[in-house]
Amino acid sequence: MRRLPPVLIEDGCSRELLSLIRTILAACKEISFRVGQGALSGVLGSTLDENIQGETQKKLDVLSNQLLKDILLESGYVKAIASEEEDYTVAGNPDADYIVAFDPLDGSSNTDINSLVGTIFSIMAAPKEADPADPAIFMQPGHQQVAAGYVLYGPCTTLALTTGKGTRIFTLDKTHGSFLLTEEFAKIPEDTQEYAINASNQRHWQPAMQNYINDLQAGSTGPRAKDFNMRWIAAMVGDVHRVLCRGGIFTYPTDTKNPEKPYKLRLLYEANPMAMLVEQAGGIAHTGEQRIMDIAPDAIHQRVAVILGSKNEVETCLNYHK
Ligand SMILES: O=P(O)(O)OC[C@H]1O[C@](O)(COP(=O)(O)O)[C@@H](O)[C@@H]1O
Ligand SMILES: [Mg+2]
Ligand SMILES: [Mg+2]
Repeated sequence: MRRLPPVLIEDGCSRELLSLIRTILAACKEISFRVGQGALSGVLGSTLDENIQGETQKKLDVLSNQLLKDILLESGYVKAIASEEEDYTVAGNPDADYIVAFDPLDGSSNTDINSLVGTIFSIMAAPKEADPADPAIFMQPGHQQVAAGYVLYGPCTTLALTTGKGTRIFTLDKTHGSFLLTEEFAKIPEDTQEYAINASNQRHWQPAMQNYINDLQAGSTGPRAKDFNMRWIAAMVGDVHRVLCRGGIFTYPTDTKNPEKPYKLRLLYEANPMAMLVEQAGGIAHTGEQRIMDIAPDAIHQRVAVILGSKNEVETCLNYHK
């Protein structure tokens, strides 16, 4: 099985970008180990702190964030970082060519129940003369990402990664700590009979999403004339991995549950990197109004609606929104 570096070089990845990606993965290997130790490593449970988004931080959120932040800033490969667990961006090496936005631990509500969690990252070019402390350097649309990926900490540790030449899947060989290529190119089937949404929010959705989901649930007795199955892992990294592996539609739509927060998922370090991975695997990633990677960000922790997955099924869902 082929190791990550030669595969990325083959995909035209520069030595520097490869070094940056390997730096991120070094931290993810440590997170994988800590997650795997569970209660034995004292990392379960919550802290008493909240992040800027008003979410109580899990100990693993804080630990994963610290591991990634330290290794990236010490590496000298980043001009600045943005993280779900950092209220503001953090300046790095002013001469570096890249900036990284990351969700150090996705699926935090799963940490204490031994369920799927992951790390999501988005790499963009750093504007040359810009001040590393200026958060505006992160206000780039997703189609400007130079690389995106996630590491899923499950029964095995898997990496989905793209540098714009297709989406590759690697598995961590824990015997010697290397990521080995296990899926040459992920290809999302265009059609599916599997959907993922948090159905407990149904009464808060817009009518278009209500109608779309009602017709899925009506199955072969309804206008879709086929049965659909539902899955919800409550970790975007897990639900998107399933979509990359066997297709499906994953959505966290806008809702009226909390008028101040009509969206759940964050653009810079959840929606954009997942959108690049999905599009590079032949799928679609949309908000219901526009392609996710065309959005011009205006805030570090900005949230958006997400509808992504199998091309024909997402298009059908979007037709309900027209
Ligand atoms: O609690 P809900 O409504 O099921 O939301 C689950 C969603 O929230 C998230 O856990 C948010 O991400 P974080 O865990 O990184 O905050 C997503 O991974 C997941 O898709
Ligand atoms: Mg997340
Ligand atoms: Mg998180």
